[in-house]
Amino acid sequence: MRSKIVAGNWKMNKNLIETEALLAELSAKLPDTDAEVMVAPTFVNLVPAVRSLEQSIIEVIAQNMHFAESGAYTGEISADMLLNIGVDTVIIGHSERRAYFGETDEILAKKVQAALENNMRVVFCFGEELEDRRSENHFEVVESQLKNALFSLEVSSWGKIVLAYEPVWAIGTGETATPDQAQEMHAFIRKTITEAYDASVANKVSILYGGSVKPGNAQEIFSKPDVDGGLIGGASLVADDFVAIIKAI
Ligand SMILES: O=C[C@H](O)COP(=O)(O)O
Repeated sequence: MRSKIVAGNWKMNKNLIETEALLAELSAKLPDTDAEVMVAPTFVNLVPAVRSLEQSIIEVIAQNMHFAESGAYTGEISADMLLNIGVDTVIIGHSERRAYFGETDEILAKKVQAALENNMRVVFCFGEELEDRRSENHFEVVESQLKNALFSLEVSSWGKIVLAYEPVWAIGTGETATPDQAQEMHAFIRKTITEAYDASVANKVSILYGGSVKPGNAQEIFSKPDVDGGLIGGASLVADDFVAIIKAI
């Protein structure tokens, strides 16, 4: 059975005081759940977040990391630095990293490799832009993103991979893929992995949907058979909304 996962990506939001307040509210309101719950605060707030969630089921994860072990990479963070503070899951390939920081499939493949070499878990994000969908190229785009970054991995590495399909046109726009569009793409992703590997790899990997998931639409999206949870942006910044989304899974 695949893990159900609800992950909150806080992006560049919440200073230290706000981070502590949101974590305290989340901890107090967290419902009983079989799902894995993750939050990704900004780098400078990872240590206090890990400390404040020591007794909690909520896992603190990172939004990004560099592929090098160490060295002259001003402003960057390595896998070892994350592991050393108790963070062993990292988001890689978010569309904002691709769009604003020039992260190509080649760079992302190196980041995934570095995370796996350090025995970290990866939440790998990918998804098409609006023009890809308009020109009905979305399946090809998604297939090539997966192939370029992940399909040279050993079968054994897939146990450390979580996928997050995020159509770029649905991120922060209030426009979501319909539950049927999400299901259609998630089923396509599983079929693509089956063809590249086999059904047992494809059926074990959790595939999250991301893009304007809110309390009002979460349940219907999560009810789809190939949707194993969500990567939540804006709604994860409001405790009541994030809690409602966790309850929806
Ligand atoms: O990482 C999260 C996604 O970018 C979704 O963001 P959003 O829920 O604000 O659309």
